[in-house]
Amino acid sequence: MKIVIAPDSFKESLSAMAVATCIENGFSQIFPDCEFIKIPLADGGEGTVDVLVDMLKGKKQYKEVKGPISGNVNAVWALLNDGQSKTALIEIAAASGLDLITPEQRNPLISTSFGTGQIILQALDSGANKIIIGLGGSASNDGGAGILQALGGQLLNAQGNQLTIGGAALEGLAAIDLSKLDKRCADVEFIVACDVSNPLTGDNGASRVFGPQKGATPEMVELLDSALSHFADIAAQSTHIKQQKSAGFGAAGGAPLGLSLAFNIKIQAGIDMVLDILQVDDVLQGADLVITGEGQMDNQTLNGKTPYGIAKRAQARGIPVIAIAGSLGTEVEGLYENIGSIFGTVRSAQPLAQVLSEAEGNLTRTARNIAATLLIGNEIYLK
Ligand SMILES: Nc1ncnc2c1ncn2[C@@H]1O[C@H](COP(=O)(O)OP(=O)(O)O)[C@@H](O)[C@H]1O
Ligand SMILES: O=C(O)[C@H](O)COP(=O)(O)O
Repeated sequence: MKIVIAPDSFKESLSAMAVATCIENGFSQIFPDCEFIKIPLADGGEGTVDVLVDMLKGKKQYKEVKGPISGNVNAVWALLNDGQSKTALIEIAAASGLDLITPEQRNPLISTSFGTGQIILQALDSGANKIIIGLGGSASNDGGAGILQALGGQLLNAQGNQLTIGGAALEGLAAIDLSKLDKRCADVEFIVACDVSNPLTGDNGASRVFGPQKGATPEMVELLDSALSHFADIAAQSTHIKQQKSAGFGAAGGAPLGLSLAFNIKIQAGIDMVLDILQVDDVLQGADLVITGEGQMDNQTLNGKTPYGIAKRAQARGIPVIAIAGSLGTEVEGLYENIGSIFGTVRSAQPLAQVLSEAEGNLTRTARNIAATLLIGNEIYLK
């Protein structure tokens, strides 16, 4: 039996490789002779550089940049060795990620993507002529305003002064001046790999869907949604393109909007890009079962997250899929069409910190029990 184990990381508890290893350990207690193939995945969110860097023969780089709220962070990115083009692989979560701040610090009114812009500048300084940026897992909801400002773009208020950082300040935007934008931006091939397909604004937009997990209260959500909408209106005056409804523009707090003002961007589904680079379709050949998962599976998973992306590839080949999530959120039932059975791992009602600290044990036990159930099912069926 060939089992492909292809999960995302469990944010705040386990890397994608650690998740895959726990699942293998649990399954092999019941099926010791199975062939297990582990492929740690990411969808543009945190961990994207890690899962791709070896396959793309890249070299990790580090830069001290502005963090999402205050102070500096040492952010990782990678320079790839890919023949004629010099490609930089960046993820917004490394410099502007939610993981970089404590729950008490979360405040999307002031959190910024500025540090990610500083990484892009370093990539340009390193001679990159192609940039791939993974979007997802961000603390910011600033429409990529911080990135644009770091690259030299000016977001001006009615008095002609540069706006302060953060999503809330965008309400005061009166004009965008790109005359001081770094000239190298014009010549770069720029791929944006989004972890979700949500639009910029509205009911399914960045602020309403992802604002609360970044610390936004219902009032803050409405303010942020209207600020992004205003940013998009002013941006449309320079570009003549309305981006509010474009798929993927709601990723990473609307970062594609700021990026689209600096670069000629091409938007892709992050998970499809990762699956293609890792040649997952080849790995799936002859597989009997795919096991995937992420920290929490819920109605956001259907918006393009890892388990949904890999499940669609497996489904196309008639391979059954099981998912194991740290915990299960709302409307997980919507995934049954793509994923045959979905399991949470939590042992009992406990505080989140306790649950996260027991992640390995909970996941290994759950994987073992799923495997045992498959075996029991087989025995019953053959009777
Ligand atoms: N081991 C775990 N057990 C239970 N819940 C977890 C575990 N690991 C992560 N989570 C929960 O899942 C949430 C979302 O994680 P995940 O799905 O990995 O991130 P994303 O936002 O990128 O989809 C985390 O913030 C955490 O609350
Ligand atoms: O960063 C964001 O806002 C996303 O694109 C969705 O975030 P998540 O992957 O952290 O849920």
